[in-house]
Amino acid sequence: MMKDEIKEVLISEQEIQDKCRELGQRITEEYEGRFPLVVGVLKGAMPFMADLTKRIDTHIEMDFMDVSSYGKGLVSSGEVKILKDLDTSVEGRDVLILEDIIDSGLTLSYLIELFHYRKAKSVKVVTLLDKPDGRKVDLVPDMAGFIVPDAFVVGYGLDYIERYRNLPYIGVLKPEIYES
Ligand SMILES: O=P(O)(O)OC[C@H]1O[C@H](OP(=O)(O)OP(=O)(O)O)[C@H](O)[C@@H]1O
Ligand code: HPA
Repeated sequence: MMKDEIKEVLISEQEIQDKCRELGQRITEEYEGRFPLVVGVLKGAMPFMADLTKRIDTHIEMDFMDVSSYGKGLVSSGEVKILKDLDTSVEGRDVLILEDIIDSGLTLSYLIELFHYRKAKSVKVVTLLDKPDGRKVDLVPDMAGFIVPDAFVVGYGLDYIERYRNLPYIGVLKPEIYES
C-alpha cells in the first residue's frame, strides 16, 4: 500500500486541519470586507485550498493558476512556465496566493512580480509549508503553516513524479523509492 512507502510522517492530518482553522481565522480578520482574489497554485495547493478556504468566514473569489518550475523529479529547473493563467483580472484586487510549499522561492517570486506588474492592489502569500533552507531567492511568506527541514516531502498535494498527492498527511519517502 502507498502508506508503506512512507519513512516518516512529519505533519499529521489533524495538525494540518488545526492549522487550516487557525490560518482561516487570520485571513478572515485581515480580509473582512475586501473581497480578496484567492489564487491557488496548481496542482500542489489543491488540497490546502479546499481545506483552508472552508475556514475563511468572509467573501472571497477563487481562481487558479498552473505553473511549473520543477522537472519530473526532485530539483527545480529554475524556469517558471505558465500552464494555465487566471480567468480573472488582478488589477486593483487584493490578491492572496495559496501555496503548498515554498522551497527555492522561484515559483512565488515569479508570481508576485507578475501580479504586481498586472497592477494588483496588494499581493500576499500564505503557504502550508515553508522550507527556508531551500531558498535561492529572498522570499518570506506573509503566513506559513509549518517549517519543514531540507528534505523532499510528499503528501497533501505534494508529489514525487506525480504520485503521493493524495496522502492526507506530509511525510518523507523511504530511500528505496527514489532508487527504484
Ligand atoms: O519554491 P519552489 O522551489 O519554486 O517550489 C515550490 C513549487 O514547486 C511545486 O510545484 P511544481 O512546480 O512541482 O508543480 P505542482 O504543484 O503541479 O507539483 C510546489 O507546488 C510549489 O508550487
Ligand atoms: O519537498 C518538496 N516536495 C514536493 N514538491 C516540491 N516542490 C518543491 N519542494 C518540494
